Amino acid sequence: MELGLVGLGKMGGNMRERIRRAGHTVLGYDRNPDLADVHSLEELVGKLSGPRVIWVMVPAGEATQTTIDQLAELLEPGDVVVDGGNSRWTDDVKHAEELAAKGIGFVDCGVSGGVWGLENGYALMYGGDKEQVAKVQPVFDALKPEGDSGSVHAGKVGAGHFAKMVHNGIEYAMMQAYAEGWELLEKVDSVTDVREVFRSWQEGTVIRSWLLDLAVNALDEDEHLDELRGYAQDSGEGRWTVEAAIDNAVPLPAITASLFARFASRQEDSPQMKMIAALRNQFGGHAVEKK
Ligand SMILES: NC(=O)c1ccc[n+]([C@@H]2O[C@H](COP(=O)([O-])OP(=O)(O)OC[C@H]3O[C@@H](n4cnc5c(N)ncnc54)[C@H](O)[C@@H]3O)[C@@H](O)[C@H]2O)c1
Ligand SMILES: O=C(O)[C@H](O)[C@@H](O)[C@H](O)[C@H](O)COP(=O)(O)O
Repeated sequence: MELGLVGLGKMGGNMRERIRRAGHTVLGYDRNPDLADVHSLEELVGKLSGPRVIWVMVPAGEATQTTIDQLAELLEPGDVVVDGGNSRWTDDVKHAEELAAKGIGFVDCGVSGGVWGLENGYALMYGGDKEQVAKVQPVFDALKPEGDSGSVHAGKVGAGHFAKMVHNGIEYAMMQAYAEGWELLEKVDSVTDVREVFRSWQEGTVIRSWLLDLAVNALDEDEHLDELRGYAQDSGEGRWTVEAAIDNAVPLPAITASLFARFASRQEDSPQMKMIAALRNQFGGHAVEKK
């Protein structure tokens, strides 16, 4: 089949390659002309025969919104748009309604696998009507990992990104747990080779996982992570998971703590710990450290 792919960065570029390897035709557009097969969205839409399938793989938020707005003007009834970026699931309903007003279908798809997806395949969680999903199925089949699992029609529009959001919340908490265990092992004198402890855990243990494998890769590159600053960004999924937990009154202590740990990582000094130090000093005369 033919696919139009918008956004050819770390994800879209490799996805184009994987879909082509499966024998499909992919035309890619990116605002960076060095990456693109065509020079504009208009050209992309014009070169595809209908019913068209257009996969959007650009940053969530404004870039995705602008692209969907433009596609709503360019596409025809019967075409379908897939949003494969890490969009907030609440945006999906809005995008589906905007496109449905023009007779254009919409499928939201959470994609996992990062830069390893070209070789390993991409895990896919999608939401939307069966009729729209069916139009995209050959692309899902090309992208997904080999084997029976790794892709799911999670439910109606928004369900794909909701599932991906929860996946990323779990990702935050798992990474935090490995990171805390690593710091404690590094702290004590009795453990002399932390990297080898991590490596040994890759086989036979209850906590073996791909994230653990990646931790071992990172320690092989930089045994004590001396080259890195302890600073971690977040791109939204963790926050949305915590917001959804609040909306549904579901307790998520581990995921919430792992999100807040990232916020703490961005502070040179802790304003709240200054207050705690000041209060301990006020009520108990406990010593404080001054700048
Ligand atoms: N990197 C990952 O591990 C990963 C995994 C799953 C999902 N995602 C999601 O996939 C999407 C893409 O991520 P990425 O890592 O490839 O980002 P990236 O920054 O590497 O690539 C984004 C590409 O989109 C292009 N672009 C931006 N705005 C555009 C526009 N209006 N029109 C056309 N092209 C535009 C940029 O030029 C760039 O090439 C994001 O929504 C991201 O959250 C990323
Ligand atoms: O499953 C995946 O492939 C990752 O989760 C992927 O989606 C990406 O690396 C996150 O966007 C990072 O998210 P943070 O920037 O919030 O850590």
